[in-house]
Amino acid sequence: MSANAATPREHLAHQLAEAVAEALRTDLTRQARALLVVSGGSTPVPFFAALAHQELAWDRVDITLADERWVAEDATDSNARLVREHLLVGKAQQARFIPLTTGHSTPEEGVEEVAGRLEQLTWPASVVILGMGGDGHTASLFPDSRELSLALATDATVVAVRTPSQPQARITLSAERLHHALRHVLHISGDDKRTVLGRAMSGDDVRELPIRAFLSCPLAIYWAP
Ligand SMILES: O=C1O[C@H](COP(=O)(O)O)[C@@H](O)[C@H](O)[C@H]1O
Repeated sequence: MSANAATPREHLAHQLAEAVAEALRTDLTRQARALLVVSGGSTPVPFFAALAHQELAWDRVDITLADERWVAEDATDSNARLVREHLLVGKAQQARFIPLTTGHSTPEEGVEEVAGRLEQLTWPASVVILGMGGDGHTASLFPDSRELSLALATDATVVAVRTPSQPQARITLSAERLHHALRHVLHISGDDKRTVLGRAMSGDDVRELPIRAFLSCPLAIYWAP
């Protein structure tokens, strides 16, 4: 591989960016606005960078998150900050971003306001892009979240979650709301996550590996080593 050649993860990120951009373009031919739901964490960074430079009517695109830590928007672990720094740049800076946090001190106090914001958007979303952790969580549907059963079953748009394995309180789109999309993508990398996904595919206990709630969406899997 030459010094300038893309890594497999960068190559995958470009393929995903092209597919998502094409999906948005298609939906924008028949509707005034289109909604893109993205995940946070480290995996999406090269995808955001590639998507930000795609040619499309970004001024008619709304972008929100699958989940968020209840932290200030400028905190280093804020998913909103990640989106602002890596996706809302280049051509994509014309998109409208809808964050999942408010000025309230807890997500329980903020859920109603966030739900109100999200209800204004164009559902079904054009694309929901999920990530996955090594524990099989997706969005903030963690195996040890106290509110996991609620988040899997409720028809509410968002749920405040407290998770013993995680340092911060979080807010997550509910499983039902995450299902409300025309296309679903799982974007992951590394052998460890491939192994977790294999386990998820060979069982059915959603509480053990919450990603199982989305395996039959259908789900397009974008994986690189
Ligand atoms: O906590 C989170 O983790 C997952 C996976 O993140 P990654 O760093 O392993 O890519 C992510 O999908 C989710 O949005 C985020 O809040």
